[in-house]
Amino acid sequence: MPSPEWTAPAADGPVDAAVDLPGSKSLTNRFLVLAARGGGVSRLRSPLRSRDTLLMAGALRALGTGVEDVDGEDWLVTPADMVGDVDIDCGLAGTVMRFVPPLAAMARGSVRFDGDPHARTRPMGPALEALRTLGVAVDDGGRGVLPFTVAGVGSVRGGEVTLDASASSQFVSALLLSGAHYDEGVTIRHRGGPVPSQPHIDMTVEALRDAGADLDDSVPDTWRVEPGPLNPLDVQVEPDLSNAAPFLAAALVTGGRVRIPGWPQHTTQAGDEIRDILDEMGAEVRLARDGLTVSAVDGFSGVDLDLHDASELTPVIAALAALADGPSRIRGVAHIRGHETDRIAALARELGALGARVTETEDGLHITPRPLSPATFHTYGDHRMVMAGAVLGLAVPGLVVEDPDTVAKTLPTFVELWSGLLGHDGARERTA
Ligand SMILES: O=C(O)C1=C[C@@H](OP(=O)(O)O)[C@@H](O)[C@H](O)C1
Ligand SMILES: C=C(OP(=O)(O)O)C(=O)O
Repeated sequence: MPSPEWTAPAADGPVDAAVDLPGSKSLTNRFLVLAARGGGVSRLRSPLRSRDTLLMAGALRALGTGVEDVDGEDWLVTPADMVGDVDIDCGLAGTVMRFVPPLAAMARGSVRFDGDPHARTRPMGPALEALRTLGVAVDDGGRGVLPFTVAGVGSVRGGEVTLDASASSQFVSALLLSGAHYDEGVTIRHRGGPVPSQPHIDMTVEALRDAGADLDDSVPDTWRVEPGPLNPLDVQVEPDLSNAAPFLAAALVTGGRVRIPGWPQHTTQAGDEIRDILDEMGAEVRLARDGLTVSAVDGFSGVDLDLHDASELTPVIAALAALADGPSRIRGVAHIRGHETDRIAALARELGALGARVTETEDGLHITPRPLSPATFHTYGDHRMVMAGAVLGLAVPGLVVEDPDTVAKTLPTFVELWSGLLGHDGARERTA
């Protein structure tokens, strides 16, 4: 059921706020998967609790892993032998539909995967074919998408596999996260167009090495994980830097200043690229011990950006581009047509409906700002479209964001945080 519409609040002056953001989806879901097969009980400190991470925790629990709330904030994860004859709901989470099958392949019995209607269109084929090559029986009815069944026999042979990961870096991350538990480990070779979202693969590699894995990524497009046990984790989850993007964008749109406490000095999160992007648009960007502060200087310019590595940022950057002082070009993100929705088409349609001049290219968007008028901003079950709509609403009074609760995929408290940023009461602005 779609949630009520939300009239996104327009800014009545420059914002000046600090926003405490919950943990990273990508880190939380990697830590959960690693902890499920670690050599003892793991503690995840301040993990993200959102639809995608609760679905991941639910998937692990279904497979027999203990995931327990402790001290109101943390998760204790207790590994156990994986059980089969279970159903896994992937929702619309790429991390669940890609990371869990290689893990579930070690269960004893069938593990059935399905998800939201749109999840059944997200690319899975190369990931399922790779599992077959590594010795796992997978029944997808020949479709290469959800729903499918993995027939676990308690262990996986592993070995060498060549796959095309140009549709999603998650195909590589998924095999790496479970590969150390396969009899022969795993060697993955990518053949095809460039793999997107390299920072997300770096995140997988770093998380695995921190857990004690012996991993070689020294040859381009090739990764090798040796078989061996992984250590239990005790990890603090960083704030989600991609979810910081709309809040930082608000500083530019309103001519104000926004600080995100806890911004890591070192991170593998792709969202860290927002610092360079906003700097290029003309913002003052300062990373210090008290966090990241972005301040508007004097308007903000359009940009020519290749977002292949940080494609999660596209919807918010496209929204900013529609409000910038000049035209922008976003390139290198053909694969986001396979994200929560076809993001290139959705952004072209919705920005165009507000009055921006937008050309959709095969791998991105050309956006020329023009005066915008309020309309309903459709969100297609995509959390980042809600965030983009909120950024636009700052400058377009009366803009209505459809189905704002879809933002719960990664940030259930978005509307409240947004209202806090503007000094408003979130509940007041909802319409039934
Ligand atoms: O591994 C991950 O946590 C992710 C990898 C990226 O996927 P793609 O490579 O499919 O873009 C990213 O866009 C997604 O939001 C999260
Ligand atoms: C592409 C995204 O998510 P997923 O992990 O479902 O691929 C995203 O969060 O922007």
